[in-house]
Amino acid sequence: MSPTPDDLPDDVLPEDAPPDEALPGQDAPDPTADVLAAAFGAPKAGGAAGAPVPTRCGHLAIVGRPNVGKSTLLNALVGQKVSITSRKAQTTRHRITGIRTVGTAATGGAQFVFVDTPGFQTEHIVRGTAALNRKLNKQVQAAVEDVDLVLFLVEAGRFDAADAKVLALMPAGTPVVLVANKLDKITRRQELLPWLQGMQARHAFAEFIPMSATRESDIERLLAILTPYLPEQAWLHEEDALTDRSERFLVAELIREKLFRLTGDELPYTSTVVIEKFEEAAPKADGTPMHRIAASIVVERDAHKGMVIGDGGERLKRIGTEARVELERLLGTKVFLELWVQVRSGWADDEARLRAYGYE
Ligand SMILES: Nc1nc2c(ncn2[C@@H]2O[C@H](COP(=O)(O)OP(=O)(O)OP(=O)(O)O)[C@@H](O)[C@H]2O)c(=O)[nH]1
Repeated sequence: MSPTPDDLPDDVLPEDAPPDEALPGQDAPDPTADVLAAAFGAPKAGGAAGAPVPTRCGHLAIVGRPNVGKSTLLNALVGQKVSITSRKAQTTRHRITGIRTVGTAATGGAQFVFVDTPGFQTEHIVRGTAALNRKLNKQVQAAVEDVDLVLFLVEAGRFDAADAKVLALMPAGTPVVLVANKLDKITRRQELLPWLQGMQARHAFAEFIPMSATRESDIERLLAILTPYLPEQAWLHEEDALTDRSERFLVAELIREKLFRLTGDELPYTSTVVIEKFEEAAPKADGTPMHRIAASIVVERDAHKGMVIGDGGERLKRIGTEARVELERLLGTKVFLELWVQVRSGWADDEARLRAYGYE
């Protein structure tokens, strides 16, 4: 489908933006209504009344260079945090599956199984992290070869060498949807149209979707557009499932998110979190359920340990407090959290240690 001005949601653009030149397809009726009707059970013309409506279910990979907003998009699509985010590039290090189910099996709903991937690493190769980078890039490649549809994320109005390297990985035969994210950063519609048309020359994209992962209405629009690409088949997961990752894994990721957010750029990205203990404890006296969690923050050098601990232990305390609040929300229990900091030089270039720390 060619990009047209209609691909740009009106309500995020300045009202005084002059109308763009008419383009083919501009006068076509808004396809969203048809897409929704087709996906959510409107009887097909000529179909027998009361005939069962098939359910749809499929796998979708979310790929793009570091920091384009893949995890933000996944969390918004799922409606819960299943992938951590931060301003630091390469926050995501594992394949994360997030599940969103729309409608019900009885009325022919759709189940989206999203695979978030680490940002494909083409630059900032830090010495001593070669094995980690190899693993991250292999995960991206494996993800795109194994799905029904790929969401290729870029920042609206931008396309650089790092984006091009990810685009080059797209397998032939799998539809690829261009998601131009962070549309809220674009102030004028005219700037985007030539860019969208330029993107058309780069790949035979199945759809062009300028949007902001941070806007709820854009998320619903995206789901409606994607639905017809899901194969007609039974759902693979329970209707209320959100992820296939374990609670233990999500706990480690949430602590890592706080670590990255509260240390900023000063802490190299070669730091990780290892869960040492994760157990349900006896409920508190008032019957409130409780988890006991102990985790180690693993860093490369003594100097990094100092950064994590902070003056008088202040920073580690904050990481612990912020993590505990989110963990209590995730687990629905009280949480007793112990955090330690360990120095393990060279872990990010040590295959055995990477496996021990959960990097597949
Ligand atoms: N303005 C704006 N910012 C966004 C949007 N989506 C994501 N962001 C921000 O972009 C930054 C990176 O987002 P992430 O979701 O961590 O990006 P990622 O692509 O998963 O990053 P990696 O883990 O490095 O691969 C965060 O600060 C987000 O808040 C958007 O639609 N608009």
